[in-house]
Amino acid sequence: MSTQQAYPLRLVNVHKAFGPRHIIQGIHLDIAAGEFVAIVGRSGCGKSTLLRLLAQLDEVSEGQIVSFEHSDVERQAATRLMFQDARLLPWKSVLENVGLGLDGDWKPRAYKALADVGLAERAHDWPSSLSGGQKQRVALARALIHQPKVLLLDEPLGALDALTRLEMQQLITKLWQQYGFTVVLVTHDINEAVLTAERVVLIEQGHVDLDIPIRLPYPRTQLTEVAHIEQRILDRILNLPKYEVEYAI
Ligand SMILES: Nc1ncnc2c1ncn2[C@@H]1O[C@H](COP(=O)(O)OP(=O)(O)OP(=O)(O)O)[C@@H](O)[C@H]1O
Repeated sequence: MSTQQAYPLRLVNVHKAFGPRHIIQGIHLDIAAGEFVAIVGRSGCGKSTLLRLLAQLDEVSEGQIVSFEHSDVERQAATRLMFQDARLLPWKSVLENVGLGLDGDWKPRAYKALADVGLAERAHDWPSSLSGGQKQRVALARALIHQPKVLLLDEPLGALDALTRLEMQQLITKLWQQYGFTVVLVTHDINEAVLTAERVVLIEQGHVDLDIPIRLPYPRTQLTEVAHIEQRILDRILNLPKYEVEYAI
């Protein structure tokens, strides 16, 4: 699998309404080629909606999403999505799930994708024999085999236990560094956002409320810096800027 050239995405005054409900209300966001961006925010703030717009599964109500080097069709082909649920076909082997929909000599590529996620030895097993974390690795391999330029992750680790989650976070950042694709990760977990992303974007009331670069080396662990950034984002979500708390005392 060769390193793919990533490409940038630009959201220009993007709005999304469902009937009278205006969920996304004028988002401006530039995502650079090869960047790892995490989107966080309260439940229901529109994170998944934003990801669906990026994936072209839904249309913007106003504004536009521009990708500089590709048509909509090419952009769709270069983009892969991963969800909380691995969505594997139970009647197909792990290898067949990875190569789903591919023609020709796909098997060597499927083995390579499985090796990339550390599951080569499970190629001929059934999905039902895998743990939740292993199923998510297969879902990741199923995305990687297409050599995506953009990987959109909608809370993919939400159902995993803490240790498996940490391992998956490290695997995703390792593969991102290795292949250079762009990652947009939607997560409830601010710690996960700060541990993985180069930039954390907080959505509040349909807008970008905070957009902060995380300039920490990888692999990241529970460093004091991580805790500080996490606290800053949480304070913002809870509308508790430090000075207000201090004045209140
Ligand atoms: N197809 C739809 N039709 C109507 N309303 C929708 C539709 N999709 C999403 N919504 C609404 O838009 C709002 C934002 O939903 P979305 O799933 O994007 O939020 P989220 O931030 O990802 O939430 P969570 O963190 O709980 O997953 C919610 O109130 C939801 O009910």
